Amino acid sequence: MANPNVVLHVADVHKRFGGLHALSDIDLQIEEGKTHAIIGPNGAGKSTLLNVIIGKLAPSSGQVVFDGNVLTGKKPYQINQLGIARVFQTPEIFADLSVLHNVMIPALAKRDGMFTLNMMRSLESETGIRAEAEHMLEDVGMLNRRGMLAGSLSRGDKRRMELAMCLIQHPRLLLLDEPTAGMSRHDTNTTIELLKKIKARGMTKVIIEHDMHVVFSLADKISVLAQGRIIADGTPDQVRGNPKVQEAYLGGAH
Ligand SMILES: Nc1ncnc2c1ncn2[C@@H]1O[C@H](COP(=O)(O)OP(=O)(O)OP(=O)(O)O)[C@@H](O)[C@H]1O
Repeated sequence: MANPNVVLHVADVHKRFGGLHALSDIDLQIEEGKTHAIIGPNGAGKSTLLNVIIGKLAPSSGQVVFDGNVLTGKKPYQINQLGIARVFQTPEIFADLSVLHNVMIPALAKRDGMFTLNMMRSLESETGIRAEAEHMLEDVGMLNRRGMLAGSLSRGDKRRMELAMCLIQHPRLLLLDEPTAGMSRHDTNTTIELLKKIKARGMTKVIIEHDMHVVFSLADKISVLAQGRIIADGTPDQVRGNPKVQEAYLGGAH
């Protein structure tokens, strides 16, 4: 019987690039309110899987269902409108706009259905969204940087700003692609605390991450990909103790 707590179901997904099977037989169920990590060695298929979920890549077969809606065949912005937001490995920001305006834009785009140039003109008059953006910046510890140009921020701050850009959309599902990539240990720990805070509010998250400290600090469930297949999934303890995983990925280090 279908699990009523499942909010995202990747059902029997395959993805081929020519002769390469980047994803095979992927069946993944993400439960509401949980943080689900996807780990695996380089080239395992993690980014491909994320791109299939967000509609950047079409699966060769299978489908993705979110909250009763079949996502497969929909455009990335339509999937975003259904309540899925994502934080990229390399933040996608407006470098020449202030931090505050960067955070306001996704809220305007969500409200108005798409991004338009008129939005740029109306940024100053949108006092409600401005107040909300300031609240989100406070949440991620960046209110004092609201007037800075986004392009001048450090890498860690760009990623925090991007998180605020996602949170202001109030997504039901947040996808994080290596949220701590390139961060110092201090910034990584700050980000872990921030993600724990978001989790406490019940937001469902899928996180792709290489840093095992991050994964084991945050995940309720872990799926391990290797050569395009899920070779193990379970709680962090189950995965940690799985000899197949140690062989394929962790190298016995944990
Ligand atoms: N657009 C593409 N065209 C052809 N092959 C691709 C394409 N995108 C990914 N691949 C291949 O698919 C496989 C899975 O790649 P993917 O980037 O999903 O792995 P990954 O687990 O995210 O790796 P990493 O941890 O290094 O980012 C790799 O062999 C990769 O070379």
